[in-house]
Amino acid sequence: MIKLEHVSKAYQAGVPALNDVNLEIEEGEFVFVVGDSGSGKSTLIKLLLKELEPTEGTITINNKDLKKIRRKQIPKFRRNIGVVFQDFRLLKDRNVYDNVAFAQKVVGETNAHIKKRVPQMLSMVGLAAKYRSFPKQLSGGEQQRVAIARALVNEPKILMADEPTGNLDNNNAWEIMKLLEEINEKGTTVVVVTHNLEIVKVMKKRVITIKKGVVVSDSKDGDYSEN
Ligand SMILES: Nc1ncnc2c1ncn2[C@@H]1O[C@H](COP(=O)(O)OP(=O)(O)OP(=O)(O)O)[C@@H](O)[C@H]1O
Repeated sequence: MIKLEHVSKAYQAGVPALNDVNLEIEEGEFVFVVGDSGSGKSTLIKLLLKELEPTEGTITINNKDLKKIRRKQIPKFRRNIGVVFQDFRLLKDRNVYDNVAFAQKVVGETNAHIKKRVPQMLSMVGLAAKYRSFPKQLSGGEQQRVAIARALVNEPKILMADEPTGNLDNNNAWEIMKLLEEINEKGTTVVVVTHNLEIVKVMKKRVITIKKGVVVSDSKDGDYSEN
């Protein structure tokens, strides 16, 4: 489903942020990506979203070579990938319902579909009762749930989360990770960049460790490279 072949990215000549990365993620997998600050994790996510172009190598998602996607086709390509970030990135002047509905409006869904779909998504993330609240009236964990509902409302095959628990306390972090696990169990491929090694250890999923732009370990069952 996601394949990187000899992928390198250098922002400046000679200093690769990613260096000859080879990876394959199958449909339905749950994968953690870990590594020190500056190791290249966010660069990897940006390459997968085609926000950046690799300096070398080939990235294939759903059998499509990202190099061959034209600028005009990028919005359609990104519909296949939901994304959540550490800082939630909700629209502050819109309520919970409208934040999720907005993602459907921009892709041209009908009002009838939106009215049916948004409450389903809010129930899935446990926020059905708060659909009228504004982001500032919600806890960090609740805001991240809204962001997850928004990321999934158009039914992408892949969900990418870049430090989704970075702004949350331990309880909320666990709840968000459990929610991501449930989403994965329903069939979505989930890729999570995180610093939270405690959670990574306990969840026993595949873990890809990046160090200075190089994949230094790729293991099952929650093992990661410490150095
Ligand atoms: N826009 C940019 N221009 C130049 N260098 C950059 C740019 N973005 C990232 N880098 C460099 O590329 C390397 C990898 O950065 P990246 O943000 O991918 O790391 P990260 O693993 O996501 O770090 P963190 O955990 O702190 O978010 C770092 O050395 C960083 O300084």
